[in-house]
Amino acid sequence: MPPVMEISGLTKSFGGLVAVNGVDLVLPGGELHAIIGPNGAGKTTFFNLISGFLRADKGSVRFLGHDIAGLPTHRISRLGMARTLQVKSVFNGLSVYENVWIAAQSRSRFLNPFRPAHSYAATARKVDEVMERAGVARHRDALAGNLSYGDQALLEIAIALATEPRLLLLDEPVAGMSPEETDRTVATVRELSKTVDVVLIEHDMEVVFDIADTITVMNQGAVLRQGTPAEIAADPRVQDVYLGVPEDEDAEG
Ligand SMILES: Nc1ncnc2c1ncn2[C@@H]1O[C@H](COP(=O)(O)OP(=O)(O)OP(=O)(O)O)[C@@H](O)[C@H]1O
Repeated sequence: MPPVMEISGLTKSFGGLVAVNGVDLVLPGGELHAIIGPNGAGKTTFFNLISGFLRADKGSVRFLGHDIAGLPTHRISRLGMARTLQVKSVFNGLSVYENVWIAAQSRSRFLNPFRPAHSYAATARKVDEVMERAGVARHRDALAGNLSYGDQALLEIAIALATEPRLLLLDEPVAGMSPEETDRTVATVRELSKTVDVVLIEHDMEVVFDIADTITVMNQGAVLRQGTPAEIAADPRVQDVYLGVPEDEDAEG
């Protein structure tokens, strides 16, 4: 089995600014990987490059053994990569069930334009299963626009799961959530990561160190350090750029 993701030398500039600078990342599969780093470190640009929203200037991206650099988003999605965005994009006027149905159906219709009737039953089962896994089944008939912010975020995850991804990219999944919503989302993502590979960008360090198996720290477009949460927490360079130098050391300078 090829690694889920093999990224080498990924680079993207905007004018004179190198937003992503020679990033390497190998995800063997079976782990939850977090990407952290200060504002402007290049995390979102990195996600945009691997999911096809932006085209890289240099570097290679292999996903499940396929070379996907330069492919459009829909081709990458069909290969099994799904992504949620920071800005919620559910259909507010449709129910939770309908939102997930559309995503599930678009996948199966693409694969089989002459659908036999029983495939609708299969889609319905898939929608129920995905709502359950993402923790939104109890809101099945609610309008998406009436959900709390946290439940809308979980609905986004359900929509992503409905495309049957092998890899799920989550962009700040707990941003703007209450502590209770954060706890629920963390529990859901942890459970999901047992069956789908997950890469997330997250600013909430408590969440990252709680759920990540491995972490990439980015700074000024480049990889500063990759490792386990324990290795990252113990690295003085990471403490310097990201976690902050303790105040008493600061005072000495
Ligand atoms: N479309 C763009 N055009 C020009 N500059 C951009 C563009 N997108 C990002 N940048 C710049 O690239 C750098 C990296 O931005 P990016 O959004 O990837 O960082 P980030 O780590 O996701 O930050 P944050 O944590 O604040 O979301 C920043 O300096 C940003 O201003």
